[in-house]
Amino acid sequence: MNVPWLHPASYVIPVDVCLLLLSAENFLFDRIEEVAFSFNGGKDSTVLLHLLRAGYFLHNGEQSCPNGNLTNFPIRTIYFESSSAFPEINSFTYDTASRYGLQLDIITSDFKSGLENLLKANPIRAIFLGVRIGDPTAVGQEQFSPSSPGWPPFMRVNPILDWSYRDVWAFILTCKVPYCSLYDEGYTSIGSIHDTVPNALLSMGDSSSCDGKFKPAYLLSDGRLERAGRVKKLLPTCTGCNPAVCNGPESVDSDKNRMLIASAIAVGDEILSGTVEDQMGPSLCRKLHAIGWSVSQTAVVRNDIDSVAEEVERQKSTSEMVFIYGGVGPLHSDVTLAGVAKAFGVRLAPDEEFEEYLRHLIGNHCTGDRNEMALLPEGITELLHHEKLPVPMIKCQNVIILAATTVTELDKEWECLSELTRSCNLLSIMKPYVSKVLSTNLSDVCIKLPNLTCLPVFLSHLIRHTFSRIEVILLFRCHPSF
Ligand SMILES: Cc1cc2nc3c(=O)[nH]c(=O)nc-3n(C[C@H](O)[C@H](O)[C@H](O)COP(=O)(O)O)c2cc1C
Ligand SMILES: Nc1ncnc2c1ncn2[C@@H]1O[C@H](COP(=O)(O)OP(=O)(O)OP(=O)(O)O)[C@@H](O)[C@H]1O
Ligand SMILES: [Mg+2]
Repeated sequence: MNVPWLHPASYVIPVDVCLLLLSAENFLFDRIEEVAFSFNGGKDSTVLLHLLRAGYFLHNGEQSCPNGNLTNFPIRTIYFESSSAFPEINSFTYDTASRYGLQLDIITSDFKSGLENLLKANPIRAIFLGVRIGDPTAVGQEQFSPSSPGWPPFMRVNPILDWSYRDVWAFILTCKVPYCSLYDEGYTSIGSIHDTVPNALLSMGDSSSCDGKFKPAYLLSDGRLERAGRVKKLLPTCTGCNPAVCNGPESVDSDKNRMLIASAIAVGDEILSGTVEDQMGPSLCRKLHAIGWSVSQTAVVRNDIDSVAEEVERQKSTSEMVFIYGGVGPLHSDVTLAGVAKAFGVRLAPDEEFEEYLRHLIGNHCTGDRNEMALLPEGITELLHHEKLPVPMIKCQNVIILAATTVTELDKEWECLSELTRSCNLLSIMKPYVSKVLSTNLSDVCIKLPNLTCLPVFLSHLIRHTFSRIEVILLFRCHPSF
């Protein structure tokens, strides 16, 4: 199947990519030092390599490629090489570089600092990537997307963003271009050796087993399952973070007297500009406090996918439960769900059940084939139904997305959530607490620590000083012995 060399004029270039290449042609090939191509030996970047070769050939015609033999590729090509890459990917990348005359820049640092150094040393303004719409990293991207805030400034160019899995394989097979051998062994999307196995859907034996023989990647019939061979990354031995979060809800039970930690994220440029005051945050904190949770942090972030994703990523690993509100709705600026998806490294995908609820609510008034509000983070979403709510609440692992925009709506959602916690096992970590508040008018000095030393040490952490009065707040699990 693999041929060592192929004339670039014989590639079949889809019309949309032709248009994109032509619109970028002057910039692309006349100011070529300002452009780079990010190549990692994967199938998507392999497709892009051949599209760029073909574009260069079309631009230059036969003159610069005697006999149609294009042996040097003029675009700086960057490869982030990592010790956890598959050896087959590494050797394919190197072989491809020598076969097509790529000027390969090998970067061994992480993506961000590698790109910072690259951009300091070179006048690069645009980087071509083989990102496609189903990739988790594609969330929020378009064909031309500036790099994210906090990243060095460059334009990400994604010519095959709209290609399907099937399109990719149709191109590779029709044009007979060489591809990495792992795809013939059942790998359908390739990450690192730690997080990628052959796709079980291509197994020729027992489908639950990863041993044995697999069919080639191009035989996967449902491209949506392209990433089924991407297994969860194993968590490194965790020292700094919350053990309850690392070990799952069971460990909460083994630590009954520990306060559970929640955090809240408000999404909204209008809060940050001071036009609107966030009243939901304080109300949510009071509600959590009343059921015995400790709120470790509240944050307000911009309506921007990366800002939401960064905050969710941070808080989901340090809190048992994260509540996020704002930025949920039909507007272009409503990006909370996309941010949550990005934080979990999954894509947004249509959720038929949720779509059905929305259809009941708004009828068929949405434009386009699908209701975009029914796109939810794939594989991690649970819908929390309650008869008093017109649409279910959305829970993505330990992140609850609240649709409320006012305190009254929040009260209602909270009431439903509390009722659900009683009946629904999934929310068992939100078990109710009994909260007892003892007040005294004694001064600070009278009540000082000697009187309290008989109480368990943890109680002393819960003493709240308020002016001349001390409130001792005792928090117990459901069956306190008091
Ligand atoms: C050339 C290049 C540019 C990137 N630019 C961004 C960026 O602007 N923002 C961002 O969040 N990640 C950026 N990334 C990181 C990717 O989104 C993603 O984390 C990386 O490709 C690993 O994907 P994987 O985990 O699916 O293998 C960039 C990566 C590369 C190679
Ligand atoms: N280590 C890397 N070095 C250079 N570019 C990279 C690297 N990892 C990812 N990229 C860029 O990001 C794009 C998307 O990566 P992704 O893993 O989704 O696609 P792929 O590797 O080309 O194909 P596959 O989905 O089969 O793994 C790549 O096409 C490439 O442009
Ligand atoms: Mg890959």
